[in-house]
Amino acid sequence: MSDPQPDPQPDPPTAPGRTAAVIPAAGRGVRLGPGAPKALRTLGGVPMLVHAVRAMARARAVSLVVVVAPPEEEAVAEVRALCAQALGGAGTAGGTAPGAELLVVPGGGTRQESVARGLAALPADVDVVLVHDAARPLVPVATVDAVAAAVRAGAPAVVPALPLADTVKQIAPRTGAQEDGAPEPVVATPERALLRAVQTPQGFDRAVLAAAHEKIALAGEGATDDAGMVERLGLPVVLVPGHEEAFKVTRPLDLVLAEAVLARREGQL
Ligand SMILES: Nc1ccn([C@@H]2O[C@H](COP(=O)(O)OP(=O)(O)OP(=O)(O)O)[C@@H](O)[C@H]2O)c(=O)n1
Ligand SMILES: C[C@](O)(CO)[C@H](O)COP(=O)(O)O
Repeated sequence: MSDPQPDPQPDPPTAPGRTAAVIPAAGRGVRLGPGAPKALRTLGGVPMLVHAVRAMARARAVSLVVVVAPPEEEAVAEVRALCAQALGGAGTAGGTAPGAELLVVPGGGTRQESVARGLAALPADVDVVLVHDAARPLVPVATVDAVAAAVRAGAPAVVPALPLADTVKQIAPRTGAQEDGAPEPVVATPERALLRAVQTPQGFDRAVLAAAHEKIALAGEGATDDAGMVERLGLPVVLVPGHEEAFKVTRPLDLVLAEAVLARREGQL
């Protein structure tokens, strides 16, 4: 009689991959007014991008930061030097950041293209991706960790979000004849309690985000956020609580607020 065959062994558990943060930082900052590319403008004497890189690198989960720089050769070199110094913790305001690996790649003409270039640079062992605007320099580390943890817990796409302070009106699409500043007809008032304002970092299972960027063609100025692209594939997106300090620096008044938040953090207010 032959020996009984041993039960087939289950596959050994595969080690989880790494979490990377992709930081699109190639925007011009037109709404902020004339000056350097927005990511290189300073807050508390430190470029906005450096604050954003540190916030990502301080998160427990993040071991790789991919910065998508303004595409000009000099800008890529400047961004690489600034970020390398920030990750080495070289004594600039805001303290040191733990070492995370750094990659810097040139960006594209829209946010969608810039994020796609960041994704294309990711090494094979990354399985969770956080996409974070350089223009949200003051995001608390706890928000970054919460987003990463929700993806690790199984959600394919996770977005930090806050309820709205203002009521929102929907207007009719603009006609060519409409002049700037002319009264705009209102067509609806969506129920505010059912609306959320979304922030970054948005967290994704890498394969899901890659599929969204492969399948959603660039149209016009491109998608305004990555989670919206995932929704268009019919895949689930969930929200977790965002944070007031994760606001986007878009207009000049946002810079005033950001300086005040930073000063309060540093005990000056
Ligand atoms: N071609 C682009 C456009 C935007 N972004 C990045 O996407 C984030 C969100 O964009 P936004 O705040 O709108 O920045 P800008 O495009 O720079 O702003 P504006 O529209 O006022 O020019 C920013 O970190 C910005 O650097 C990017 O990487 N590449
Ligand atoms: C991704 C984003 O920050 C979520 O609020 C936002 O959509 C970026 O949009 P922008 O047009 O680049 O400001």
